[in-house]
Amino acid sequence: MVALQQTSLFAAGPLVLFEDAEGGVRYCPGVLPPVLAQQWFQSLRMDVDWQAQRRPMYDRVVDVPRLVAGYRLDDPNLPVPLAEASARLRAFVTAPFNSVGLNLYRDGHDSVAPHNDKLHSLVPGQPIALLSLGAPRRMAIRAKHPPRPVRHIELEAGSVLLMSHASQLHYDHGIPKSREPVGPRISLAFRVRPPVPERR
Ligand SMILES: O=C(O)CCC(=O)C(=O)O
Ligand SMILES: [Fe+2]
Repeated sequence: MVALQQTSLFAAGPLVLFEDAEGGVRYCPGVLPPVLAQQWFQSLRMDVDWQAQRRPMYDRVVDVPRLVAGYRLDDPNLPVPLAEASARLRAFVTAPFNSVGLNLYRDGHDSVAPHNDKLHSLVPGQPIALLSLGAPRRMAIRAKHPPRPVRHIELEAGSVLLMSHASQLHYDHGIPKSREPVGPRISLAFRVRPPVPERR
């Protein structure tokens, strides 16, 4: 079970959405002060080289409905807010995060379909931490097995959603499109990737 450090901003403790032997899925609001979350949002929105991707789906190629970017945390060109975010996170969650994936949801048309994160690119036993910046968006987390219970959680700026490695086997997560007008949101997905084998 991954240990959380208690901070004064985070006095309420996490909201446990689903349980398992590795910490399950936990929502931790208020990990970042709102002013910092706002500064990082603005800086990342402007400075990151956001990519529009296309992806095969059945017999078509479709636009990925959000912009994305990614860094290894040892990248010498890591944007400053990402270095600061990973330092903050390390003080909060005991895990050797080495990569960060970024998502920019420009408005309510942007989304991520229900999925689990790819297990082959994650180190077993290590969590995924989703740090939210900008406008809140609602995430749906649904069990893969009948009766498929679902929980919805509003991911607020400055919050961290922790998902255990094991939870990726048993639950899907996604951000549905929103019919209500919503502002832009950035999520930072911190992960522990396995080492890339050296080429000889
Ligand atoms: O934006 C989020 O909070 C979720 C992102 C996500 O699930 C992913 O990048 O794999
Ligand atoms: Fe994901």
